[in-house]
Amino acid sequence: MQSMLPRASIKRNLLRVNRAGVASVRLVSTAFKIPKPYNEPNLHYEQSSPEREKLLSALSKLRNELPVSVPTVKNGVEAASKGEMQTVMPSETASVFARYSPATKEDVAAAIGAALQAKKTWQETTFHDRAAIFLRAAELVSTKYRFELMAATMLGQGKNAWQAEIDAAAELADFYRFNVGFAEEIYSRQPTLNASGQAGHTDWRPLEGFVYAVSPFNFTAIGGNLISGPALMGNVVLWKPSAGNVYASYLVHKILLEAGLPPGVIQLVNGDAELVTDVVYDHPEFAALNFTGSSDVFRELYARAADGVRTKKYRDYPRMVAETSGKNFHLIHNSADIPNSVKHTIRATFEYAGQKCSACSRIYIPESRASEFWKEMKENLSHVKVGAPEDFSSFTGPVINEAAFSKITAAIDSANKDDRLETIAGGTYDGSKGLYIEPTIYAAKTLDHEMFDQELFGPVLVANVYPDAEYDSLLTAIDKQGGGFALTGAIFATDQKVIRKTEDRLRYAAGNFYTNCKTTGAVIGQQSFGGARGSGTNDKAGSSGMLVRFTAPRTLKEEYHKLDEVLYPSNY
Ligand SMILES: NC(=O)c1ccc[n+]([C@@H]2O[C@H](COP(=O)([O-])OP(=O)(O)OC[C@H]3O[C@@H](n4cnc5c(N)ncnc54)[C@H](O)[C@@H]3O)[C@@H](O)[C@H]2O)c1
Ligand SMILES: N[C@@H](CCC=O)C(=O)O
Repeated sequence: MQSMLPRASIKRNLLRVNRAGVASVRLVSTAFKIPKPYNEPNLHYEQSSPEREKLLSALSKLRNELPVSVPTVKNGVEAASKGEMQTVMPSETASVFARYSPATKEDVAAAIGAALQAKKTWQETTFHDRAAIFLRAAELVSTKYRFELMAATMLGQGKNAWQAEIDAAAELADFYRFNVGFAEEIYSRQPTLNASGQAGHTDWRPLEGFVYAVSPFNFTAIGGNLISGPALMGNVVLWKPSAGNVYASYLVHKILLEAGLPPGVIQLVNGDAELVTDVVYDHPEFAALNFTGSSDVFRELYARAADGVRTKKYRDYPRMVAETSGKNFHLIHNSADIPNSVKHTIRATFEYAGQKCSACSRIYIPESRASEFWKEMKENLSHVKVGAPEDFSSFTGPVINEAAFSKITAAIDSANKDDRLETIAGGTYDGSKGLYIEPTIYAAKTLDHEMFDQELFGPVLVANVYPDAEYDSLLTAIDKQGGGFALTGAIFATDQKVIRKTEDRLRYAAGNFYTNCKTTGAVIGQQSFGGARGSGTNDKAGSSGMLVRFTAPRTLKEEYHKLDEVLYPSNY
């Protein structure tokens, strides 16, 4: 097992305790190396495995506690929730999952004030000490809290065991470990040239003001990253998680506090997104938005920030950092291995009921291989079970809430009546107990069907069967359609020239492009994640690119020589 703390080669240090109670270390020797980041090894939850037993017991414990009462946390101090708001289990809508209290405008203003107060000492805390907190949090996630976090994600967000493992256990721990490595690399970016008699360096300052983090329902780890990246770089953060994962987000925050994060640094507020945003956007010290969610919400938040910039409301130009929607594609070439491409397509489209921003939702299949593709698809889909996450044999779970269910099922109802579409699979749903939608595939007769442009965020795939000879013009169509999004895409082919051509022609069609591999499942440290065009600012979650957006670098130069005169030789 790796050490929890960075291997510091600190010869001597002076320890002082600041007002927030944080031990900050004034390093006399600043030489230290952080541990090499590594991906959290996945557990697989096979029948009778010890991890399955532990997860089952965490699930049963959480079930017995339902509905959970999520405390309100103010400056690190928990207060019992009055339970004015509630969420239900997506797999069992009659069961209330969590109750919580919404923040008032005064609460939000107080949280921002407390964060700015904490900033004074947090930004002076050495990188070594900040890093240690997140590395410690990674250990808490992967050990003490692993099954509790997973159970919260399974019952609250409707993920099955594997989906919860790769999100709430592995990806969250990975973000904490790898971000520390990315930050160390940023701090090491220093001028490589100094003229004789001069020295310079770059001071990677945190932003002035506070960061506003707004996270989506679908990944427990994403919220954890949106807050911890900026905080690691010395910023303070106001966090508004999604109503869809209030409890898992509370646990993430609790873990960071237990790992030693000073209470003021990340302030968690729940409740009405617009109310919270109004207070944030009125504050002169609003320094950055770190958003993951749908493109339409981001467009609104971007435009509102621009208004504030125009009226000189803010001290700085607030940074806009966002990862948003997608209409991601699988492109099957006639040289593809069909069984492989089908298996990847099922995973990419129907895992977690298609509720990953990276989920495949449009596919292009060559005419010459179409019947083979559909035969293979139907055979493989016959093993895919739709059901509750607690049933380990379920592959596809419920969608998150009634609003999502209504949106997706309305699209299905309309598609079922649309004579431009042929139903290949599914097209049915059942909301009587949980919010279940059968894996659904439509084949569109023409490429101009609007389904190629809509992000439904559910288990629905639209296909086009193209004449093999029209591959080149298809590439142009794929690049153009997809609702203006450009998040993920994949080519399935064995012809290397085709792979090369496709990668080149679709250079801007996806921020994450995969060959013979599904569009989902980027691993931190291996595939940084994010798209451009309508899919976000493409700063790449899981990279130094994201962290650097939360710095305001200062360039310093010192001269050791004195000036002998004012005039230059050319003045004579
Ligand atoms: N690109 C990525 O990395 C990525 C990752 C996950 C999810 N997503 C996208 O997120 C969406 C699904 O997540 P979601 O349903 O939680 O998204 P959403 O946009 O509905 O909500 C995201 C967050 O924004 C808040 N919000 C909603 N309306 C707001 C408003 N008017 N003002 C301020 N905040 C507001 C929500 O409360 C939530 O915290 C999909 O579009 C998906 O593609 C993208
Ligand atoms: N990073 C994840 C998607 C996150 C969005 O929901 C993936 O690559 O599948």
